[in-house]
This record gives sequence, C-alpha cells and structure tokens, in this order.
Amino acid sequence: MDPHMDPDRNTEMDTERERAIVESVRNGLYIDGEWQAATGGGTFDVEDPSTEETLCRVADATAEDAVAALNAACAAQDEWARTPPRDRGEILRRAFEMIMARREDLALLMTLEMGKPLVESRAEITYAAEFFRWFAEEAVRVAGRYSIAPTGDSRLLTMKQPVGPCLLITPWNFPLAMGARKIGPAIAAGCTMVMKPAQATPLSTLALTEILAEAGLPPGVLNVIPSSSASRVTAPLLRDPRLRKLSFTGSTEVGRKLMAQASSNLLRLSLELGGNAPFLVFADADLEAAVHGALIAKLRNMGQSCVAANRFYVEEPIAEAFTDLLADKMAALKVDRGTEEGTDVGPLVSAEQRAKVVELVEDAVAKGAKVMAGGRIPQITGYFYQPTVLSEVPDNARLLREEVFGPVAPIRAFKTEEQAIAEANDTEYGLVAYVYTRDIERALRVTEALRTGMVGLNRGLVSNPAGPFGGVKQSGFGREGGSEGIEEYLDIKYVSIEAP
Ligand SMILES: NC(=O)c1ccc[n+]([C@@H]2O[C@H](COP(=O)([O-])OP(=O)(O)OC[C@H]3O[C@@H](n4cnc5c(N)ncnc54)[C@H](O)[C@@H]3O)[C@@H](O)[C@H]2O)c1
Ligand SMILES: O=CCCC(=O)O
Repeated sequence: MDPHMDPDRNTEMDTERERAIVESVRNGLYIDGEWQAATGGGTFDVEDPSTEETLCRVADATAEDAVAALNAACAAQDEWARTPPRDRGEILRRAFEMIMARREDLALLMTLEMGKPLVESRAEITYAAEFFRWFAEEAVRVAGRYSIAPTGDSRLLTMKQPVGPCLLITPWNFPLAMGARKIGPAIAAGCTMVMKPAQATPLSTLALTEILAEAGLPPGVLNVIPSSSASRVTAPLLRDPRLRKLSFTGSTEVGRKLMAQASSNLLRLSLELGGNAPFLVFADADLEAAVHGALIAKLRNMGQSCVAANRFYVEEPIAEAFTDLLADKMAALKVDRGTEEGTDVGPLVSAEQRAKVVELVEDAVAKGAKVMAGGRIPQITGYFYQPTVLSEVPDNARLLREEVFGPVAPIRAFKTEEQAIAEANDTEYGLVAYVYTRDIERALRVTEALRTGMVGLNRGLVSNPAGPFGGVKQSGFGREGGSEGIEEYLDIKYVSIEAP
C-alpha cells in the first residue's frame, strides 16, 4: 500500500450516506420547470473517480430535448426580462442561503462525482454560493446614463437590457462554481438559459437546479440538459437564431470550435478557456509564504484548475531552497479518497486525465528533469497520482507549454527579472500569473509586464466572486464575477433624443 493511503476505508454507514446523497438528486432533464426523461429514454453513467465505479445513471439529452429547452427559454424570456430586479435579486439571495444550508450534502455529492477532498468541496460550495449573493446585490444596480450632446441640440440616453436566451456550457473541474458564475449574472440581468453541464459531473448542477426552483425561479428561466454528447445538443442551439449568447468555460481547443459555430448567428460570447500560469519567485520574497502560495496555486483541485500554477520560475539564489521546501511539503501530503477527512490530494477525474499527466512527466524526465518528489501512480484503485516536484526542467519539456492539469510542479531557475518575464510570457495562454517579491517597485513593474488577465501578488489564489475573472490571448475573453460579470449578459441601447 502507498504510505499516504489511509487504511480505514469507508465504513458501512459512510457508504449508506453516500448512496442516499446520490439518490436524493433529481435525475432527469429540467425543461420548462418540469423534470423529465430524455426523449427515447437514454441514460449515461456517472463515475466516482476514487473507486472507478458507477455512481448512478443520468438522463441523456437528445437534440430534440435541446430544442425543447431552447423553446422554453425563448417563451420565458420577455416576461423574465420584465420581472423587477429586486425580485430577481431575492431569488438569488434565497438560493445563496439554501446552498449554504445544504453545504455538507452538496460537498459530499461533489466529492463523489469528481473526487476533490471534502474540505475543497466545501470551499467550492461557499465560492459558488457567494456568486449568488454577489449578483443578488448587482441585480438592482444596473443603470444607464443621460447626457447632453456636446453641440447641445440633442440628449443621449443609454439603457441596458438583457441579451436574451443564453447557452451555458461548463467543465467538470469546478462542477458548481463554474455554473454559478454564469447563472448568477444571467438571472440578475434578466436572461433565460439552457445549460449543459460536463458529462463527468452533472449531479452538482442538477442539485443546484432543484435549489433554484425551490428559491422561486420561474419555469423556463433555467433549463438543464445533461448529455453524453456535447455537440449533439449544442450544435442545433448554436444554429438557432433565437439564441443570443454563448458563455463557455472549458478548453481552448473546444472554445475555438464553439466560437466558429457561434459566428453564424453572431452571438455575444464569453470564453473562459485554458491557462498555463507562471509562478515567479524573486530572491527577496518571503520563502515560507511563497511555498505556501505555491501549494495552493498548484494543488487546489489536485492541480485540475485553469488557474493552477503550471510552471515555477525561481531566482537562482533561492531556487534550491524553494525546491527542497516545496518537495518536502508535497511529499508529506495525504493522498486518499476525497471523502476521507484529512485528505489533501484526491484522485484525478478520469483515467485519460491521469494518462496525460503521466505522459507529460515522462516527457520532462526523458529530457533531463529531476524528480524531487512523487513522480508515480500510487498502488491503489482510483485515478490517483502522487504530488510531484520536478527540478531542472529543460526548456523543451512539453509541460511548460501544455496545461498539466495534475499535481505536478515543474521548476526552473532564472538569473534576471527580464528573463523571468520573457519565460513567463512565452505561452499562447494569458489567464493568470503569480508573483512573489517584497520589492514594491519590482512588483508593479513585473505585474505590468505580464500578459495575463489576472495576477496573484504574494498570493496563490485570485478567485473571488467580487473580482473580474478572465483571461487574454488564447485564455479567452469576457469576465465573470465583479461588477463586470453582469455586463456580459446586458446589451446597451442608445437613444438619441431631440433637445427639449
Ligand atoms: N478560464 C476559466 O475560467 C476556466 C475554468 C475552468 C476550466 N477551464 C478550462 O477547462 C478545461 C478543462 O475542462 P474540460 O476538460 O471539461 O474542457 P472541455 O473543453 O473538454 O469541455 C468543457 C465543456 O464543453 C463541452 N464540450 C466539449 N466538446 C464540445 C463541443 N464540440 N461542442 C460543445 N460542447 C463541447 C464539454 O462537454 C464540457 O461541458 C481546461 O482547459 C481548463 O483550463 C477554464
Ligand atoms: O478552473 C478554473 C478555476 C476556477 C476558479 O478558480 O474560479
């Protein structure tokens, strides 16, 4: 047995509770306020990545179901847009309260369907709920402006209106939060929605759908269509001129394809795509704080995060000390089922995901990287991979260019600030970068030079419902959260008025 594995596996009582939580989820498509089976009655399996066993089967939407969902969203749109903002805000506020009240059950459900440790699932439930609280407060703050034309002969009025029916597509890595930061602002703005959760993790979305219905969301406003074939259900909607917006979170590769499809109806687009975050540590940094930040930025969600630190650049005088400390801490982490209290690192989401991590580590090692911690698959059922630190990673290693999406920290030493910035920017992605330094001038200089949508300065976590989350370059465009988040769901109408 791997030294980190907890010998006390699930008790019978735990198993009973897990089964009850999974069975409590309404298992179906949610269209026009009704739970229903898929046309033709198809289902697909949802797997527990820590046991490699099927958790349950979920209704598998067809193209026909997708069109029915869009019909419902279109039918509900006008009345929903007229609903008083305060009423929309209160639905969001109630949803916030209800999610927090059910946090323990939702956390267990999330851990079962995607593997992250319970402590992280709880944090994600809170993170997701906070988007509803934030946008409950934003719903009543949508405003336009009135001004006098410079010539004085007319007046300018701008008003903001909901963009209309939206298609929301989400990934598996944050099963609740990625949906919440789309659904929250869409509700606040007065948009209706069709949502397609990731195939691997539909259960958290289905549980959230039930909560929103209980919180008073009218039929047709949110329609949910889990499916085993994403393009089967999304392609007909992207071709339909009634759809007005696509908000997608996922890989850059799929984002590009969807952008091409969305061009036929010139949809409003928000694309939250992949990342390749550099983590820069300068010699003047607080070493302990930098290692603490590195553990968060690297290991949140077992490294399966778009904002995961993917590459570490450490200034030469402290490179060895940083590497040794990080390797010691990573090697001491408890790798186990996410449902076991005390687990630090759970399984990866699937066999394919783990195979890609293995491939990238093998590539780096074959090219000369040194394994300072981990570097192998533990001998246990489930898609686990040991927390791994690699040093002296050569410039041509694939994991410096591709998202690792696993608990692997590749480290390179640098000599100058210019070199660190150049290596950090040497990527097609531009989501986030992390910088550790105690020199304020350097902090500002480096932050300005980094071509990313977000920077964590002496901090390994940027995610915050009050902040505008999003990237530049091939990490996409659009912002989720902050006061910017609601703008993605609003069109501006300008009215030119004859002077009185
Ligand atoms: N920038 C961000 O905010 C952010 C947040 C989370 C994840 N991500 C990125 O998401 C990726 C991991 O998630 P993933 O593996 O689920 O990504 P993915 O692109 O494979 O899938 C994302 C979603 O798109 C759907 N999809 C896949 N192919 C499709 C198609 N042809 N047409 C329509 N829908 C399709 C999937 O079913 C899923 O619901 C990583 O690249 C990660 O960086 C980005
Ligand atoms: O995978 C992306 C990270 C999501 C977040 O932290 O909001």
